[in-house]
Parts: sequence; C-alpha cells; structure tokens
Amino acid sequence: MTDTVDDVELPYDEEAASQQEKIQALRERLDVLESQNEEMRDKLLDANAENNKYQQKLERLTHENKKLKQSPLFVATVQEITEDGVVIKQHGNNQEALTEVTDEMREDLEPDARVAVNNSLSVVKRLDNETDVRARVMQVDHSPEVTYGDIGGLEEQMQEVRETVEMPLESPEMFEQVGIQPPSGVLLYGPPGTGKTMLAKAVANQTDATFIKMAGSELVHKFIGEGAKLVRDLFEVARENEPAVLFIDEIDAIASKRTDSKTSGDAEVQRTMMQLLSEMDGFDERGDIRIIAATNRFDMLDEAILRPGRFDRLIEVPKPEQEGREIIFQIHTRDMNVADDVDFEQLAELADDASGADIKAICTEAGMFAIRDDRTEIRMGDFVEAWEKIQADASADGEASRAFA
Ligand SMILES: Nc1ncnc2c1ncn2[C@@H]1O[C@H](COP(=O)(O)OP(=O)(O)OP(=O)(O)O)[C@@H](O)[C@H]1O
Repeated sequence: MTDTVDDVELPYDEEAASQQEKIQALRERLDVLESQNEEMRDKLLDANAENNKYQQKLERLTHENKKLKQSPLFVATVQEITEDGVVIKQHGNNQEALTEVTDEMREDLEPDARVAVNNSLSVVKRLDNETDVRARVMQVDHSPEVTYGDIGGLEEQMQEVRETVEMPLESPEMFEQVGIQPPSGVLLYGPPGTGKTMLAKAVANQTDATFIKMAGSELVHKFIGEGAKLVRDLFEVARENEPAVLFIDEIDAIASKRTDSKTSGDAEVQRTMMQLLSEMDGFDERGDIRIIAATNRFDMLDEAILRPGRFDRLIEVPKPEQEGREIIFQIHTRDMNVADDVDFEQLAELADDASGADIKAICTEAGMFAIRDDRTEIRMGDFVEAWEKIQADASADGEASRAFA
C-alpha cells in the first residue's frame, strides 16, 4: 500500500519490450488494478456499514452505562404546592427547597407525597406510600412462635437475655422498688445462624410483646436518605405496639466505625446511627420497649453504640458446643420419623463446626435423602450424607448452609 510510483514493478521488460507491448502490458495491469480497486471500495463500504453499526451499539452502551453510574436519587417529602413550584423537604438533612415541576408531575403530587429528587433537587418521580416502605423494611410479628424450648445450647445467653429484656417487661416495678434503671438494650454478637434472632423472638413470645425486626443493611442500602427517618418510624411503630421487642439485625451496617471518607453514603450512615443513638438515649420515655441488636461483626462496631446506657449488655452467641449440638439435633428432629440407629451424640461429634442453622439444614437434607430413597424413616446414614453434602455445598458456596435456615 505504501508503494510509490517509482517502486512499482513494471509489467514488462524495459529494454526488450516494444512500445506496443509496453502499452498492452500497462493496459492489462490497469484493468487488474481497477478491478482490485472496485473490490476494495466494496469492502470499504461494508466496513463502514459495520463501523456504523458498532458505533450505534457503543453509543447505546455508553448511554446505559451513564444511566447506571448516575448518582442515586434522594428522597424528599412534598411540603407545599405553590404557584412558583413545589416546596420539598429532603429526608436526612431536612433541607427545604423550592423546585419546579412539569404540569404533568404537578397533577400527580400532593402535600406529604414522597418523591425522589436528583442532585439538582428536581422531582424525578413520585414514590410509594410510606407504609409500603415501612412494611418492606420492618417485619412486625404480633405473636412470634419461637419459644425458649426451641433454642438449644444457649442456656447462659438465654438467662442473660431473660434478665435484661424479659424482667423489665414483666416486672418493671421490681426495678423501681430497687431503684435502678433496667438495662436499656442488649447486643448479641456471634457467627451467623447461631440463634440470635431466635432469642429475640422467644423473649417477645414469652412476654406477649410484639416482635419488630429491622435489618441495618436494608436501612442504609435500600432507602438512601431515609435511614434516619426509618429509625424514627421504627421506634414509633414500637411505641404504637407496646410492649415491644425491637430487634435490629446487622447493626454493624449502621453503627460501624467511622471511616475517613466523606462520601454521601457514609454521611447517610452516620445520620442513621445518630438517630438510633438519640432514640436509645430517650430511654425514659421509651416505655415498654426493649431493644435487642445483633451483629456478626462485633469488631466493626463504633464505640459510641457500646457506651453505657445504650447496649449495656453485650452477649456473645457462639457456635454450639458438643452438648448444644446434640440438643439442637434433638430439637430439629422432634417431628421427624427418626430410625433407632440414629445417634445424636455421634452426629454432634461429626458436625463439630456446625452452627444451629447448619444443624437445621442437616436435618432437612437427611429427610430429603430418605424421600429420594422412597423411605419414610430417616437413618443415621442419611444424616451423615446430609452433613457431607452440606459441607461440600458450603465450600462451593459459603452461603449454602443458610439457605435452609
Ligand atoms: N441455638 C439454636 N437452637 C436451635 N435452632 C437454631 C439455633 N441456632 C440456629 N438455629 C436454627 O437456625 C435458624 C437461623 O437462626 P437465627 O436466625 O436465629 O440465627 P442468627 O444468629 O440470627 O443468624 P444471622 O446472624 O445470620 O441473622 C433458626 O431458624 C433455627 O432453625
């Protein structure tokens, strides 16, 4: 392609060929070159068309990418609809702003409506009603079914939880007479699937209290700008349902050590935590509400949350010991048709690293083995195979054991 005219090899012998032959040879060469040129032009056209296609695809993907990278929307509440626009109040920082909206959007809005706004505070869309959001992040159970008898291997922890949560709910006068404030909240910490949620449910059951659960991660990750408000709502729902046991799972998501970064996500988490601290500090007015929080990441917690008056009982909920595992096997096989050869002591030895949730999974899986084999009685071999399967699944996917929980 870079050949110059001087470099081109001539299609005749310069010295031997006659003038006529030279012209003839050059003509033939010209024909060949012309057809090659034609061919190249066709190819170029095809390539251009292809290029256009890719260009369009690239633009589409760039657009998608931009959309995905767009900063999240913030949540606000409509305060007032005026001639000049709509007054909104942002959740989290409570800042008010006057923003213009399209006529179409204006028709859809009313005071107290929840809206999503972008960085420049323009209303992007109207959101569902608050109750829907509450329902999605809060689980309210008026009569949880778990009892202390369903929990195995956590005698000491159960005792502590009963003292700190159950007694103040059942006999508040005892604390008054003695002249001490009942402990405000307890924090349960330990590996996943060890019975932390069960403990909280069992106390609620025992005291006829409403069990209200909220997961810290949902608070901060799903509803940007609403974390603090949802914490307020959480305590409000608890007050409406007194006596209540408020269970805050994965509290590390809202109460982890402060990081240096100043991203808005962090600021949001901080605001949510501050709101939680202030609700907890308003203990006197809290009435018959007990707080139980849980975490798998004790090391991550901010010290502010551990200060006295907040969670003043820290209770470790470890994986069960041999005896505990045996009891948990017995609990989860209560309603199962277990063969005489099943030895729980041996099973507990075998599954020496299992959590309560793992043991539940072993029992369910053992039942499945029997069904696959067309039997209604579950044998020792089924349990052993089940444990092997669960271990294999767990090493393939660290979360497998929780799937049955
Ligand atoms: N000590 C236990 N005794 C009986 N069953 C248990 C025990 N621990 C766990 N389980 C079983 O595992 C399931 C999950 O337990 P639970 O939700 O209480 O764990 P958790 O500690 O709250 O876990 P996470 O940290 O993952 O939220 C329970 O529903 C129960 O079937």
